[in-house]
Amino acid sequence: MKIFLIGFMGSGKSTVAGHLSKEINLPYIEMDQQIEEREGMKISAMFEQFGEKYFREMETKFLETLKEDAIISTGGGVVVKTENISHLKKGFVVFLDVSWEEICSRLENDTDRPLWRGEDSEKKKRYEIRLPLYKSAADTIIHADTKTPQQIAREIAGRLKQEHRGHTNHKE
Ligand SMILES: Nc1ncnc2c1ncn2[C@@H]1O[C@H](COP(=O)(O)OP(=O)(O)O)[C@@H](O)[C@H]1O
Ligand SMILES: O=C(O)C1=C[C@@H](OP(=O)(O)O)[C@@H](O)[C@H](O)C1
Ligand SMILES: [Mg+2]
Repeated sequence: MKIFLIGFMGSGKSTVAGHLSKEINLPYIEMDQQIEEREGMKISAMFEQFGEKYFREMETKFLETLKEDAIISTGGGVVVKTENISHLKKGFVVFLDVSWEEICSRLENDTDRPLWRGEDSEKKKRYEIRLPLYKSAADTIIHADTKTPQQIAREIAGRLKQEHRGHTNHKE
């Protein structure tokens, strides 16, 4: 089974993935890290040298070649390319829905993320454009503003159990 964690930068995908891995005893994969290892460079360098379009192609390549059953902590822009959605839908897609205010508070001092630079208005516009994309791709939505990573992991585990019961009941 593949479980994809989606959501905006700072929504907690990378953090929650490790907790969820322990909760349901399934390995987790950090998509950004896999791309950095395969390309032999940091994401910020990729953006600088080759631009966002190249990075988006690397995201699609990762999804196309992903074989393992795992929890996948995706990058916040994975929903930007429509063709990626069909790959996500092969798994169970969990949207970590975090408010703009909470994202800003968490990323206040962030300098790593290339797309977290520039004007606040531009960042907020990107957030607003992507919100419906996350919602339509999601099999389940976790309202994650005021919960700890552990609480979120437990909530996702509960949703997965419900989902599994649903399928099992359906077969019966
Ligand atoms: N549930 C949470 N509550 C508060 N802070 C969180 C939570 N989850 C993650 N964070 C913090 O938010 C920042 C971004 O988390 P990260 O897991 O890198 O998000 P993403 O992978 O979605 O960009 C980190 O500083 C992390 O410690
Ligand atoms: O939102 C985005 O477009 C991006 C989010 C980042 O991952 P996180 O969401 O884990 O920060 C990373 O993939 C890259 O900087 C682009
Ligand atoms: Mg991350």
